[in-house]
Order: sequence, then C-alpha cells, then structure tokens
Amino acid sequence: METVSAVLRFRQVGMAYGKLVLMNGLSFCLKPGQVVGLSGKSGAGKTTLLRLAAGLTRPEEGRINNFAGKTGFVFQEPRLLPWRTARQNVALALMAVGTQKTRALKQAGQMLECMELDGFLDAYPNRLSGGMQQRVSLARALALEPDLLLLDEPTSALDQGLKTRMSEMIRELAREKGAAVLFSSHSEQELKNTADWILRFKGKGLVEISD
Ligand SMILES: Nc1ncnc2c1ncn2[C@@H]1O[C@H](COP(=O)(O)OP(=O)(O)OP(=O)(O)O)[C@@H](O)[C@H]1O
Repeated sequence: METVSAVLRFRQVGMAYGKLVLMNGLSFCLKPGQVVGLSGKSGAGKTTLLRLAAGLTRPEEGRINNFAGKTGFVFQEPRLLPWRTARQNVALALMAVGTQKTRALKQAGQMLECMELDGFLDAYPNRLSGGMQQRVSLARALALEPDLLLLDEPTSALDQGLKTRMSEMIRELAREKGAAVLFSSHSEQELKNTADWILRFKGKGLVEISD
C-alpha cells in the first residue's frame, strides 16, 4: 500500500492537440505547502496543465492523481456572475459548500477587504475594472480554503503593488494552511519570488523542472 503525502501527482503524462505536443512523459509531485510556478510562451500548455490537474481535461497518456479534498480554480478570465454583487459572488461559493448565508456574507466581506476592495463589496462586476474582477475571483477561491489551488495568470491585470500583495497572500495560504498551489505567470520575477520551484514549458512536449 502507498502512503499519500502528495496533493497532486502527474505520472508520465502526455498531451497533444493533433501535431501540437504540449507535454510528453511529464512526471512531478506536488506536496502540501508547496507553491509551484508554470512558465512558458503563450500557447505552450500552461492552462492545459491546470485543466488536467483539476480533472477538467483528460490526459492522453499517463496518470494524474488529485488527492485534494477541495480544489480551487481561478480561471484567466474572472467568470463572475454579472447579476450578483462582488460580495454575493464570493458568498455564493461559500454557501455552495454549506456555509450559512449570514456567515457567508460576512466572510465574503472580510475576504474582499483583504483584497483591498473595501469600497466595492456591493458593486456589480460591470462596475469593476479587470483587475478588481480578478481579485474578486481570487477572493472567491481563497475563501474556500482549498487544499489545492490552481491559478491561471492570477495577477496579469494587477498593478505592481497588488502583484506583490497577492504573491504574499498565496505564500501565506501555503505556509499557514498547508495548501499546495500551482500558478501560471508570464513574469519571471513573480515566478522566482513566489514559487518554490518552476515547471518550464520549452516546446515540443519538453517541460523542465527548475528552481
Ligand atoms: N480543446 C482544444 N482543442 C485544440 N487545441 C487546444 C485546445 N485547448 C488548447 N489548445 C491548444 O493548445 C495550446 C496550449 O494552450 P494553453 O491554453 O494550454 O496555453 P497557455 O500556455 O496557457 O497559453 P497562454 O499563456 O496564452 O494562456 C494552444 O496552442 C491552444 O490553441
């Protein structure tokens, strides 16, 4: 029998779309509290890897084990419900996992305040900038305290100050709650500052693991 200390495990995973090979024989293991970055050109396969980890896409070859009790996914586009306020968007996610309404609304407010959205709790998404919507989407995922957090370019629309703050929050979640985090970014500085190690998409199916 195997002891499971991993949150996510890829074993010899292969994935291609027609002739476009994104990964080939990719194996890695993500443990609780680890933060791992995904780097590579646009179209290299970062989103595909996150979708595979979440079980939204099936691998063509190999095996993927997701041992997380709760997996959170922050998509590249915020995907907020337009007819709900920022606070309601976060609270609904909490209510979906059984939190009582008054408590969910309170927690949602606190989470949004952490994201420096104090003045916008009751704003609808169409009144929020792209960066603000991205932060609501992050707040929604973080509020659920996932064991595995999958983030697709979570800071792409944020200014430098907020990028640094988000990076700190991600590290905090990993350190204090033991969450494992997989995030993609086009910023080498952000990858180096935030990640314990990095999966680098080099093209033609090659994915290197580096510090
Ligand atoms: N369902 C699909 N069918 C066919 N091709 C796909 C599908 N999903 C993704 N692709 C292709 O796979 C490649 C990798 O896409 P992916 O979204 O994983 O890249 P990415 O590294 O996240 O890019 P970006 O940095 O621009 O977000 C792209 O060339 C894309 O066109």
